Amino acid sequence: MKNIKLLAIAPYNGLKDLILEEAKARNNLDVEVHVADMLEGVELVKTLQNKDFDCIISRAGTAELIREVTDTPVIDIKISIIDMISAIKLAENYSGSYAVVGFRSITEKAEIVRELNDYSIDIQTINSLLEIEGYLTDLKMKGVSLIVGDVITSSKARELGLNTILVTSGKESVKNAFDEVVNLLKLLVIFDQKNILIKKIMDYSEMEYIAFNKERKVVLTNIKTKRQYFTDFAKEIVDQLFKEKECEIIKEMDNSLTLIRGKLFESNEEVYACFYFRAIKPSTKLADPAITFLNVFDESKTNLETIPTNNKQLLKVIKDVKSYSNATNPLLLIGEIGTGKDFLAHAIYKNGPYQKSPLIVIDAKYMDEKKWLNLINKDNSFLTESNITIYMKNLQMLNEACQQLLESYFINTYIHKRNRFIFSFVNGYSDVFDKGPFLQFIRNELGAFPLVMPTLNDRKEDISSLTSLFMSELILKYGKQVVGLEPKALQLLQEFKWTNHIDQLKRIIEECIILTDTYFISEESVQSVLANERFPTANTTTYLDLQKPLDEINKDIINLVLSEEGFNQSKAAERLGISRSTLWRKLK
Ligand SMILES: Nc1ncnc2c1ncn2[C@@H]1O[C@H](COP(=O)(O)OP(=O)(O)OP(=O)(O)O)[C@@H](O)[C@H]1O
Repeated sequence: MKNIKLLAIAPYNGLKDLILEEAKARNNLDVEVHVADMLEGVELVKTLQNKDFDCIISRAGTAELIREVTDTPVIDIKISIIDMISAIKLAENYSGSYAVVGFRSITEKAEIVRELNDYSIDIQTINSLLEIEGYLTDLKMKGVSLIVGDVITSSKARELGLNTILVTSGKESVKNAFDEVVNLLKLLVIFDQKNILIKKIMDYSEMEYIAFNKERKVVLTNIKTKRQYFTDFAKEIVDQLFKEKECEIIKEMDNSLTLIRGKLFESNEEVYACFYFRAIKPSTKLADPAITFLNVFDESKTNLETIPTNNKQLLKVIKDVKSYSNATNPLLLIGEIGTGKDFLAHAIYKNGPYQKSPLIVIDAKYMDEKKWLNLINKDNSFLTESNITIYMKNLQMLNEACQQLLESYFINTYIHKRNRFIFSFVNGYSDVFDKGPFLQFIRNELGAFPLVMPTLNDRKEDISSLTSLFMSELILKYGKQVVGLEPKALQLLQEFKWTNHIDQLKRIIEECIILTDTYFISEESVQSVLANERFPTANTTTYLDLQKPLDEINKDIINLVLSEEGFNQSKAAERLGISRSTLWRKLK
């Protein structure tokens, strides 16, 4: 063990000799002793700061003042009862009247001696150096001519023409202080060794880490300089971590995917924010839309509370989602293209139990068998993680081979027990999926709760609020002063047969805004934009619900022909072999 480097500040000369004597009797100690009292001692410590002492030893008030200016441990050479008895015995032989004056460390011992011996001693406790002169002057006025105290009190007393007896520390007190130094440093060495070991273990691990204190200063890190971007990113999000308390983020950095875990730690009543960085192998190319991520701090407009709807079916879906929000059961979103399945999936994630970890979106539209195999067979794929939300969308695009592959993956890994799954598919798109075993497996074996999204055609009542919402975003984008739709323009939107639903409505509104230079979007603008919507004529039955009453089916046919004729009523009436007025009557 290396020698202990000890700095001793003795408030008077005699103590210096005792310290040197004690130091000689011990091994493993390098002691540097100075004689200095109170503020003088403090200044001295400041100038010697760079000498890296392991410990400082001093006495009473001087020790207390030194403690305030240094992080090095300071041990106090305590005044023992014996030291106090010796001083008071001397004073008792004095024929005049005397008093004990000093900081609490001195006067508390004097009080014990007074009580044990039944002496009548005037004892005055001071709390700051500034009080000394006042106390001494008062005592002098009362006829006291001898002061028993520490160095600073004694020297002040002498200045005021009083006699003094200095309370000195005896051999025993110095020896005790040295024992305390040795014990404390033994503990510190053990603590330091543990710290060094932990740091070595952490540095060896493949994870890089960085820890911040609450002033956002880096207190510990092993991030290599070539990966400065880890540090930069951590600095960007450290405020959010202090707020959220924990997070897990997947981010593309320097052409590879990194998993970043953030956590708050408490030590010694201080809170620290720590980030860990670990590379994860991407299973697809980075820019591939097949797999994307949404992280806790990423901006997302989705919010269950603000979905604009008066539609009963959608309100029921939202209610069901809320009931399931804290559960981890799989959910199955079913709906036509553009009905808001993704929007809802994001909202489920944001309200769900794993909202502080990433949402991983796997789009089956861009996956093939090779990519699925790659994803599920990688040891360090993110699918080996737990407690994350995984959104598998467009399942209608899965062929039979991929369906089988996924089914056995779920059966063999129980991945759905460790994570929350949200599935979605477009119904009526593929018989291979709709009638295939995988959909049954998701419903029956995985127990996914189905949520059916209404089409926009079923949500006519929401078209007005959705339109306002999109318009408010778009006028910012295009800098237009459009404030709304003419009533007839809105009516056209409400009567239109949507095929791509909210997606399509959003696009139509955008086109109208581009074309409009007035405050209100006119009926004509909407008419001309809708006229450009192409409808598949070969497969019109897809848009006719033959379960409806005949009147309704007739209405749907008229609307379809109207839209195909660019909302030209005369042409539509002519094609249907009816008059314009009959056409409008049938539409009412
Ligand atoms: N409640 C809503 N409020 C505002 N915008 C919405 C809402 N629901 C959906 N949207 C918007 O409508 C568009 C279509 O929604 P989304 O992509 O979620 O539909 P989808 O059913 O997942 O479509 P697809 O089947 O094509 O993936 C998106 O631009 C989305 O932002």
